[in-house]
Amino acid sequence: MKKPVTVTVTGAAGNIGYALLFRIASGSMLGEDQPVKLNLLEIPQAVKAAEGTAMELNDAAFPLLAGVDIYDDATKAFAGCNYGLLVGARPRTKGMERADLLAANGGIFGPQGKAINDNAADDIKVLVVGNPANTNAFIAAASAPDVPAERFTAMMRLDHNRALSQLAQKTDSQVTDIEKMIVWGNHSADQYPDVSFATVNGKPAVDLVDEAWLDDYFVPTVAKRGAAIIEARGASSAASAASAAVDHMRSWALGTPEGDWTTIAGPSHGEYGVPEGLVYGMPCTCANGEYTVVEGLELSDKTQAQIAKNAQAAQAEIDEVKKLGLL
Ligand SMILES: NC(=O)C1=CN([C@@H]2O[C@H](COP(=O)(O)OP(=O)(O)OC[C@H]3O[C@@H](n4cnc5c(N)ncnc54)[C@H](O)[C@@H]3O)[C@@H](O)[C@H]2O)C=CC1
Ligand SMILES: O=C([O-])CC(=O)C(=O)O
Repeated sequence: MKKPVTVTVTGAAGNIGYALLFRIASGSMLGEDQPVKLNLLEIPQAVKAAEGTAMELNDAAFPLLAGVDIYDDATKAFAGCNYGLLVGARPRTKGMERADLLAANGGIFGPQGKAINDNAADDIKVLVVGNPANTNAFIAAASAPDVPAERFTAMMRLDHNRALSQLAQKTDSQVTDIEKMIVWGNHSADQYPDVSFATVNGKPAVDLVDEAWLDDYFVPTVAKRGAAIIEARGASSAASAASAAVDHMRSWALGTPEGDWTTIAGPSHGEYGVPEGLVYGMPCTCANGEYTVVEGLELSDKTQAQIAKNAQAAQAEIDEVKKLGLL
């Protein structure tokens, strides 16, 4: 058996937390030979609810669960942390755009970034789920100067999974038949799900679906799915978001399959014209605990224009954060 690793989950008493913690403890995220110690971080008012979740985690008698601790202090919750899942933040409600959450949530991620900087393990990997996720990851990274910025990622995997599901339904195939999906950008309504390089059972996806379906149905359905879930459920996506968080960390820690890639938002190094530093979804392969952007793809003029537009919007969120004094 391997030595336990420490996984810190913020917002542990929330909806995503409730769906996420049991998957991590079961071994879905880091593999069935990797014991985990869970650190749950909550605000003081929600510590009691987190205690209830911890009781249930213990009651599930997971063979891989090496312990559960609850904190209301980020400094302690991130001590020795190897994997940080930053979920704790307010979700949007009907009619709000994700950028509307900036003022409410931006202030959470600076102090947590600092707590990670000062207390986490040297190999810390961070996934920001709390919205607006890309900007919050940028804030956390900026507050952790001693941690390589690449270790701060934001979740585009839910968008990636939504895109796989839509294409699989349209082509009457399974999500496992699809390779090389991409969702460029910011986790916002102007993200760009892109099937230009995707294959379905080895055939180019662009030969199987027409452009009108892509432009008029696929792209807006994936990009606006969060709002559609809020409309239908009366609450924002929780179980699918938790599942995507598990997938994101699993790919990063354990690798992507040969010939396939996934979407991870990490700080840009200027790839595909995206301004350096922006936390931006790009196609990535993962191996040996590292993720690498797939470079050198020949992008169409349309894709390049979508990336430029979306990057501008992501940059505007950063500028807003600066105006709010959060950076
Ligand atoms: N990136 C993505 O793809 C997705 C992101 N989200 C976002 O995830 C976040 C969480 O969503 P839910 O779990 O549904 O919300 P929720 O309201 O059910 O739970 C949030 C929890 O975070 C806690 N919290 C608030 N501030 C905190 C802090 N400073 N430290 C620790 N915990 C704190 C709250 O007490 C609450 O228990 C929201 O911002 C939501 O918009 C949701 C779905 C997908
Ligand atoms: O839309 C929201 O507010 C929640 C979310 O990020 C998503 O479901 O993609």
